[in-house]
Amino acid sequence: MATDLHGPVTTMATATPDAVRVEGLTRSFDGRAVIDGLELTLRSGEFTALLGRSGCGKSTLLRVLAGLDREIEGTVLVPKRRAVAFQAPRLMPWKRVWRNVLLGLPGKPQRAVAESALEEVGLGHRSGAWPKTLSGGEAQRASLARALVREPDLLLLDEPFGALDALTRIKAQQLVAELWQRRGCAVLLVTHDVDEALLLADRVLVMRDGVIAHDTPVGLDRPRTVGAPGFAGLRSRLLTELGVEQPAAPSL
Ligand SMILES: Nc1ncnc2c1ncn2[C@@H]1O[C@H](COP(=O)(O)OP(=O)(O)OP(=O)(O)O)[C@@H](O)[C@H]1O
Repeated sequence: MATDLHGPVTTMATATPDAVRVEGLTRSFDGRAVIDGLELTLRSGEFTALLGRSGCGKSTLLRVLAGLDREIEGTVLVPKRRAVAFQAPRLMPWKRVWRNVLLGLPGKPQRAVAESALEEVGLGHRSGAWPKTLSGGEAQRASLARALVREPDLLLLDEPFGALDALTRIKAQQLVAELWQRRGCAVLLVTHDVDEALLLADRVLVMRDGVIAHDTPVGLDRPRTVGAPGFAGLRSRLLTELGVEQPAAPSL
């Protein structure tokens, strides 16, 4: 296994069956390994959800995959085209929405590029608005548009719906499902919500003790509902893997 102390996150050609390959990844803070020899493969075009108790290292892993944290040991192979959206939309208040969408893109991209991505998330009419005039759900959609203009092969989502009210959250989940199906990129979604993971993902990972402790395929038909056959069983299994005690089923 190649070890690359403080090494770069390596990007790879995208025409491979795997969107991400991680081997022996370790990330320590103050001498404590938060990620500890983690192994992970994400296949191209696959939607994966990542669950785990608060503080187990989910965001740290996402930041490594995004290339935002390079103080690592181990090997990380990711596609060059990748984008990340966080729980807080992180829009620059002094730039109009369309300029926020283009922020950091190389060259001199035209406003039309931003507007096409904004149309895709249903926000074309707010292109010229200031961020402070957007609702929470609109700001999150602008953040998604900013990720989409990068035409990512890997979309990293860190609790993107965490701050939204229940109805807006459902709409945002549906939007992400549609975008994923249309774009065909690999998605890694960090969430605390077991139902959200099961509604969206092909595969649900549970992180514990610095590694991927469980890897559960979700073979349910789409579109999914929480009442679908098999949903409750998977939920119960994931909750058990997360260490959540559940009441025993009433005896008949
Ligand atoms: N820059 C940093 N400096 C020191 N410790 C850090 C740093 N970033 C993360 N940590 C620590 O690493 C651990 C994992 O943090 P991380 O944010 O990855 O967890 P998480 O699973 O995403 O948590 P949550 O679900 O609450 O968002 C925590 O104990 C956190 O305090």
